[in-house]
Amino acid sequence: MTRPYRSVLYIPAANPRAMEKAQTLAADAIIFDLEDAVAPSGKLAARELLAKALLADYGGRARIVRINGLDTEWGEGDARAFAAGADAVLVPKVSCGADLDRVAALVPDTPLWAMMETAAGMLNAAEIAAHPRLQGMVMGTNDLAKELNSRFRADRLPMMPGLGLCLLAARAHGRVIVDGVFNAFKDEDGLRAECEQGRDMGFDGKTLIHPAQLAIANEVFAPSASEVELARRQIEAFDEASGQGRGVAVVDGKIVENLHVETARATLAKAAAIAELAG
Ligand SMILES: CC(C)(COP(=O)(O)OP(=O)(O)OC[C@H]1O[C@@H](n2cnc3c(N)ncnc32)[C@H](O)[C@@H]1OP(=O)(O)O)[C@@H](O)C(=O)NCCC(=O)NCCSC(=O)C[C@H](O)C(=O)O
Ligand SMILES: [Mg+2]
Repeated sequence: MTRPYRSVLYIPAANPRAMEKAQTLAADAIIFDLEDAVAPSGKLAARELLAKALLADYGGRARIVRINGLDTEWGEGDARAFAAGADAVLVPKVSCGADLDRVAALVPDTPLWAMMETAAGMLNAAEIAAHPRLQGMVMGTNDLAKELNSRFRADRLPMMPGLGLCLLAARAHGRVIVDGVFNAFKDEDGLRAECEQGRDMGFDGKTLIHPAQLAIANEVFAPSASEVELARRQIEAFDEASGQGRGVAVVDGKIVENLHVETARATLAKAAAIAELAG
């Protein structure tokens, strides 16, 4: 069963209090960040703190370590330090498949995730998604906006080409893909609207920067009670129609074909995976 990634919380690896707190937070996954959230003067200390923090029990939460880029003085040491001990290593600013090759050579056994946040990365999204070691993609909408010189808009129109290309690439290659962060962490309405947009587009979840954002992401990216109920009725109606030799059923005035049943089954599987994670 696929693990849910509704809420993916960044935690600066220089913040031991936040890393401890995360053991009980309702996050589906945690990104322990050694990159942008840690000042250059604190990079080595953060690496040591993180190595200790990862010995703790994070329950069913996926533990993803974002290393520094290999073009920095810390990247290779980070990759070697977390080649084991985490559920995935997240590589920042991936622009092509070769960027992943270099990390893969240092991290032979742990799945890789890619930050999708450069203009070149958008253009090479399919090549990146096809990388044999890749498990997931994370939109880095702050860096992307910086590279594009675009403005932050509530409708995220300037982001759409990049978001769409990465989604297409992830889906074509069966990878997990989570949306970028919503910076105004006290604006609940804004966060909900952006989560809804990301969910409608097809993202698996959203990256978050503050625990106060968890509940909204968990709610929006989970199948709702009415979606689960509809999925059950669609499967039931289609099974009944199939039993009578028909390939199409009708539920609530809408046709249900084989492909809709596949979506319905995926909805039920996702709801079950979420229930299992909640224990
Ligand atoms: C944004 C923050 C700096 C706010 O911090 P602060 O003012 O301390 O928040 P609070 O006082 O409201 O905190 C309340 C308690 O919650 C804990 N806390 C806060 N944030 C986190 C967290 N992310 N994970 C776990 N716990 C957290 C505090 O410790 C308080 O606990 P307690 O002591 O019990 O009261 C801060 O939230 C923060 O640093 N967030 C993460 C920022 C980050 O990681 N940024 C980098 C990733 S974003 C990015 O780079 C995206 C991408 O690359 C792109 O390009 O778009
Ligand atoms: Mg970034």
